[in-house]
Formats: sequence, structure tokens, C-alpha cells
Amino acid sequence: MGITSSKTTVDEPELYATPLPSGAPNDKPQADWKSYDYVVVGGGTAGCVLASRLSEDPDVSVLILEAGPSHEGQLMSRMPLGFSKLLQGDCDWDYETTSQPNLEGRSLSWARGKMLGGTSGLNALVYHRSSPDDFDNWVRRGGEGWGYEAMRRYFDKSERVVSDPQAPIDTSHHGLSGLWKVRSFPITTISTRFIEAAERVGIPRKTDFTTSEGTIGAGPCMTFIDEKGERSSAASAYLPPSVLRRPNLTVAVRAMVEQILFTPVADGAPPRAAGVRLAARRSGPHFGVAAKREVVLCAGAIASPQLLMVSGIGPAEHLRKHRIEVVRDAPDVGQHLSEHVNSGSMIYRAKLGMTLDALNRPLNAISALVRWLITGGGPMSVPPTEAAIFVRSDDESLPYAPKGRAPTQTVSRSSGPGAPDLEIVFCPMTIIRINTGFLVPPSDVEGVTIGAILLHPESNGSITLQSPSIWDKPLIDAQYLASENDVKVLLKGMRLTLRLAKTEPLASCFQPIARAKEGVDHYWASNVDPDTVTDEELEKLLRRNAQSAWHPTCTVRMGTDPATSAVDPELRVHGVQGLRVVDASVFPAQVSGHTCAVVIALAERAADLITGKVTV
Ligand SMILES: Cc1cc2nc3c(=O)[nH]c(=O)nc-3n(C[C@H](O)[C@H](O)[C@H](O)COP(=O)(O)OP(=O)(O)OC[C@H]3O[C@@H](n4cnc5c(N)ncnc54)[C@H](O)[C@@H]3O)c2cc1C
Repeated sequence: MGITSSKTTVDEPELYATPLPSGAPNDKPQADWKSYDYVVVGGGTAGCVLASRLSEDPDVSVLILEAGPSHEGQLMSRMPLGFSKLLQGDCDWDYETTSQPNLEGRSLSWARGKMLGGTSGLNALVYHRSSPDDFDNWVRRGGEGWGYEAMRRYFDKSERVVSDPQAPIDTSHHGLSGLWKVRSFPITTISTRFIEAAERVGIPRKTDFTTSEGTIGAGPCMTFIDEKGERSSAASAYLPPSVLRRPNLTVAVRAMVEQILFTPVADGAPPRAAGVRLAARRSGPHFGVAAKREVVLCAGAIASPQLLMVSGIGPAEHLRKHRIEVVRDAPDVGQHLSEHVNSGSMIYRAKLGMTLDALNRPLNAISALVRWLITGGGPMSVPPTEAAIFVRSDDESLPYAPKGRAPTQTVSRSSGPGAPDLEIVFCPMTIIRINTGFLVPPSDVEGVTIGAILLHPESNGSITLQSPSIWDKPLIDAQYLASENDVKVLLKGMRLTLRLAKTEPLASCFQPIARAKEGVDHYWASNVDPDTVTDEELEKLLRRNAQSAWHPTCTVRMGTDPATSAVDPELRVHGVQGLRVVDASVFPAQVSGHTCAVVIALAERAADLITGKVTV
């Protein structure tokens, strides 16, 4: 009893932690508590990598504490095209932003994985390393030692790439012997036509976004799907049964860490993190575990700053407002939230038979599901985003304006000359409500969804506390589109999208539709003429439709100066002993693409920093 069906994860805290007497103060770890060398808080993307690597040393004991359930048995997580079914379900934290003044007061839904593997178990499966310039920019922003050459080693170390014979890539740009299964895959004809249309308007064609030439161009996406056609999440890749059975590794699920605990130290010495308090339910009972070496916080860009703050590390005034005892005044914790913003779905009605919307017909869906269950192949074994374009908004050769007009003047905030600041994603299916599970269109129509994503927003927001309890969700204020330049750059992305849709060989895949009322018909983009639509019309649509692109970062950012950062380049919390943060929150600056591969490489390097295999 108490051990889940896999017999390799534990869900009863009595088995791995020490019960705490109710009513007594339990804010200091005691000598008789159960203890581990490393206590990893959050078994998500980074947490799985870290726990796996740290427990390679049999003389070191490691405990992972994950708030959600095991990833095993999560069918919609394992099946690549099932991912939208996870949104707002049991394995999603299902956060919401505060009302965003520049998006007509809308609050946006923010998914985050709540299971072993974290968001790598619920995300859209696009493999992308972002741009080499991003990491050299990290160094300029105080991320000493985190330049591209250092990160490239860990990107390579993490991946085991497979080149699909029907979509060949040059594997010399990739790692071949890592734990994370990454592959190329054949894309649908309509996605290929999107790439060809991009080439026609002057965007270089690529077979792989991971080459020494950088990431700018148009091409097919790569994905993290294994040889069985299943998602390769950080949990399935880094915690296979052979790792879960290690005697020195304990993997606890349904364990909500409520607070990091500190031991008293001599006057003037930095506080030492020495354990955590946890519970399976808000009402308790509560448990404690001690960390002999370090507590490593891997709770992600929203929960890591929240957990630091409820534990007394954060902006002192904000903590006092919530009657939290200040362990360390850390003004940067929760600040600098940087999030990619998506223009929102631009949906085009496609000719029947060209898209994955055919799966909305029940018989097709059942046969595709059976095919996937038996063979691991077929349409259920592909990610929803098949192709993408990465471009710079200051590239004067691209059609960012109506014919005969000059493009709007904007400032590119990209991380370097080879890095993009706009991405256009292409999904061969209709995605009507992108952030809250995909609303299924009528079975007799098909469509594709294109969206423009702003990669280096000037606008940045914050994570703050709603209450001193970890059980209450924090306040997420992304400050979307607070910068006028952000709006103008995103409008350029929308204009490029409109132009591509009118360019062959893509244009002839679409069906004209009768003019529908603006804002009501989801296929409005099909009716828009790129040469006559005004910026005002596009801006109105942008503010009404913009969505999260699911890449929040920088809320516990690293740097050398404690006045402007929260952790040092070894990811140790400034001014605190025994406490590191390893996840998307420590990015010194936003990256030019999808964040999952970056988090995995970052965690790989963090493991080497912790074990002393590398130094900054
Ligand atoms: C819907 C969606 C689609 C995405 N698509 C892509 C994509 O296609 N490609 C890509 O590269 N990136 C994508 N991303 C982003 C990427 O997946 C994330 O940036 C990355 O996985 C974050 O990793 P992390 O380790 O920082 O956090 P997470 O993976 O979120 O891990 C945090 C873990 O901590 C746990 N936790 C939190 N609080 C506590 C607590 N108090 N106690 C115990 N455990 C706790 C959580 O349950 C979670 O398991 C997507 C994200 C989303 C939401």
C-alpha cells in the first residue's frame, strides 16, 4: 500500500518523510528527520534531469518531491497528438494571468505540467535549441559560463537524435547518445507548401533549425518522440524504470512542498536551507525532510519564485505585507517575467483531406487511435506544429507591409545579429481556443492555424503572492503588449502571415468563405486582403485574440550582481547557503524560440556544476 502501481514512485509521505506534530512550530529541520543529500523540489523538466544525473553516484542520496502524479498511465501525455486534451485537466496547474489591460482586460489561461516530467509531459513537443546568440547574450547579462559553446555541449549530451528516412537531417549537428529521444518526422503536404511559400517571399529554406548557420529560415520542426511513437518527456527519458529502481533515488509524487526550511546560523552568516515541509493535502498532515547537502528548487518559472517568497526569500516589503518572516531581502525574485506572446490563431479554411482535422470525424479518430496503440504510427504520433519560420523584424527584404508601402519602423530586440525576433508557427489543424484545449470545428470543415510569436518582448511582468500559502495560486501579471514596439513588431508578424497565405503553393490549398462578421467567424484571416487591411484593424484583432505562447522565463534570473539578479551563475540563491534554483526561471534573458530543450540542457549543466565536474 502507498506505493503506486509502478512500484517505483512513492505517494505516501510516511514512507520517505518525517511526520510533523500538528500545532507545534515546524519551521526548522530537526536532527531526527529523514534526510537525503539532495532534495529536489519539483519533478518537472529540469527536476527529472537533475535527479537522474545526481543519482548516478551511488554514494549520494536523492529525493524528488513532485506535486503531481506519476507520468505513467497518462495516455494523453504519451500520445503526441493528445496533448491538447491535457489542458485544464488533472495534470495541468491551470494558472490564469491577472486581467491584462492591453488585451481588452482579458485574463489568459496558462498551462503548466503537474506530473512527473512537468511541462515536458504536457507541452506541444517542438524540439528547438533557440539561437546561439541567445546564450552569448546570457553571458553579457551576467550568466557567466553559459555561452553557446558551453551550452552546445549540453544540448548534445542531452539528445539521442534519430533522422527519419522520410525526413532526413544531418545528424552531425546533434547529439547521438543522450537520454532524450529527439527526431525529425515527415510532415503533411500542406505544411510543406507553407515552407515553399515562405521560400517564395525570400525566407531561406532549412531542413533543420539546429545547424551552425543559426536558426533563421523556414522549415519542418523536430520533435521529442521515441521509436514507439510516444512522447519522450523528461520523466520517460531521464527516469526510466532502471533509474527509478536505483536504491539511492526516491521519487515521491503527490507531494506538495509548502516551504523551504532554514537552520539557525551564527550571527551575520548567510541562512542555510536545510530541508522542506510538505503535505499531500492543504489540510495536512504535514511532513518534513532534511537536506544534508542542498535543496534544489526545480518548480518552474511560476512556482519557484512563489516558493522562494512563501519561504521568506523575496522583496522584503512584499513579504511583510503577507506577514512572512524575511529570511533574505531579494528584490529580484518574481520580477522580470518574460513571456512570448502569440498573435492568436489565424485560421484558414482548407480543402478537405489536406489537414489533421479529418481526425475530428469519430471513425477517423478511432482508427487513428487504434493504429497508434498497435503500431505507434499514424497521425496520432505527430506533434501539432509541423513547420515554423524564424525571421527578423528588421529584415527589409521581407513583405511586412502592403504592396507599395514601406514597413513600419520598429526596433528589433533580438539577442544578436543571427537571432530572430519573430516566429511564425504552422499547424495543419484548426485550433480555435489555443490556450484552453482546442475547440473542435464542425466535422465537415477543415483548416490550418498559423500564429505569429514575438520572441523578444520589451514588456515584462511579475509573479507576486496572493497569500502566504503555497496552496493559493500566485498573481501572474505578464504585462502583455505594454510596449508599443512589441505591438508593432507583432503586427509585422501578422502581416507576414497574411502574405504567406496568399502565396503559392499554399494559397491554392485554401477555400474561400463567405464574408463573416469580424471577430465572430474564426476564419476571419481567410477574408483579409494583406494590401488593404489597416494596422488599426489588425491591432484590434491582436488585442482581442493574443494568447500566451507558454514560455515564461527569467523570474529568478541569474547574474553576478545580487542587486539585479536572484541566483549566481552557479544557480545558488544569492546570500543563502545550500539552495539552488534550476529551471526556466533562472534564464538571464528570454531565448529566441521554444524553451524545453534549453531547460533540459541547462539542467544537464547544472548537474555538472553541482557535482563539481565543471566550474563557472
Ligand atoms: C502547453 C505548453 C506547450 C509548450 N510547448 C512547447 C514546445 O512545443 N516546445 C518547447 O520547447 N517548449 C514548450 N513549452 C515550454 C516548455 O515545456 C517549458 O518551458 C519547460 O518544460 C519548463 O520546464 P521547468 O523545469 O522550468 O518547469 P516544469 O517542467 O513546469 O516543472 C516544474 C515542476 O514542479 C512541480 N511543482 C511546482 N510547484 C511544486 C511544489 N510546491 N511542490 C512540488 N512540486 C511542485 C510541477 O508540478 C512541475 O512538475 C510549452 C509549455 C506549455 C505549457
